[in-house]
Amino acid sequence: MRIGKRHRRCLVRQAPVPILGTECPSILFNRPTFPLVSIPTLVFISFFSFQIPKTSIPHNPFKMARQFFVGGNFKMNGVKESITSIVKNLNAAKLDSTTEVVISPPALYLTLTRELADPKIGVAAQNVFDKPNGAFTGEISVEQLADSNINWVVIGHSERRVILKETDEFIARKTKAAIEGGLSVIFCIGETLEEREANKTIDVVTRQLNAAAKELSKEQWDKVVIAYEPVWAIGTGKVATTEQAQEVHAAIRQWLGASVSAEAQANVRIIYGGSVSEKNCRELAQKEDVDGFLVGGASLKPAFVDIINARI
Ligand SMILES: O=C(CO)COP(=O)(O)O
Repeated sequence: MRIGKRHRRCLVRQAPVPILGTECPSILFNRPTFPLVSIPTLVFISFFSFQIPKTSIPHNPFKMARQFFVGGNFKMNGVKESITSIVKNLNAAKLDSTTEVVISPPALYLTLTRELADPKIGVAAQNVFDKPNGAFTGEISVEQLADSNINWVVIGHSERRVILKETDEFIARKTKAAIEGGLSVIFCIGETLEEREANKTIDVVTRQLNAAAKELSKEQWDKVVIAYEPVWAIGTGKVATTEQAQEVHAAIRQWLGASVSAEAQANVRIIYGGSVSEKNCRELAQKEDVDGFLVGGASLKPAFVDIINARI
């Protein structure tokens, strides 16, 4: 794909990713690129902004309205003893009360986790089936999760897309079934390394999102948190740069506006996953369209608390 002048201005060094559509993210929010205020007002604003620590300056009012979200995906790790200890540590820790926290243990330990965890902490299954019941050996239904007080589910994780060959359509059907059954969904999308190197990042995430948009009504996006997890950054220690993450998140937000609704564009949370740690979370959390994280390996460690508290 040819990258126009406007793209080039908005692209950063290490992220040769085309932005969806023709405009840079700042233009997508209809924000002027320079303030339309008088000189004395500007002087006043700049004087006071020097007095306020940078971290407390809100990037934009929409971000303020979206509750920060941190998910812990335990994947196929842990047994009764270690999961009990992780949950008890979380219960005892001082967690940022403005952050929504959801942990996702393996299926066998969902009810144990729900019973042990502080009610403020949500619990998510790592998968669900798209059919309501019947002869589907090994699967778990939406109704069974809801009946066990499990209110969240992770759908479309790249490990299921890549290793278990789940298709965009199957993932979209599961998402619809989950939402119709009263669950909220952490909907995972992201490109492989080859796709990124072929400059296809936005094409891939758009294709994955379009499949879900075919199944969901505009209102049902209220129940979705989108997790952008570049496959090459998962479990590799290779975290996306803050610019790479922001760039794709901004494109996803633009897609929400164009393909779902203005409300979805303003309100749907877009979280980042892929080698998030206590070291890189603060910088990522500052980005305008990064509304939280989906954490794998570090969610099994005490460092998870620091990631939950990335903004304090
Ligand atoms: O896949 C992930 C969360 O769903 C990310 O895993 P890591 O944080 O271990 O890279």
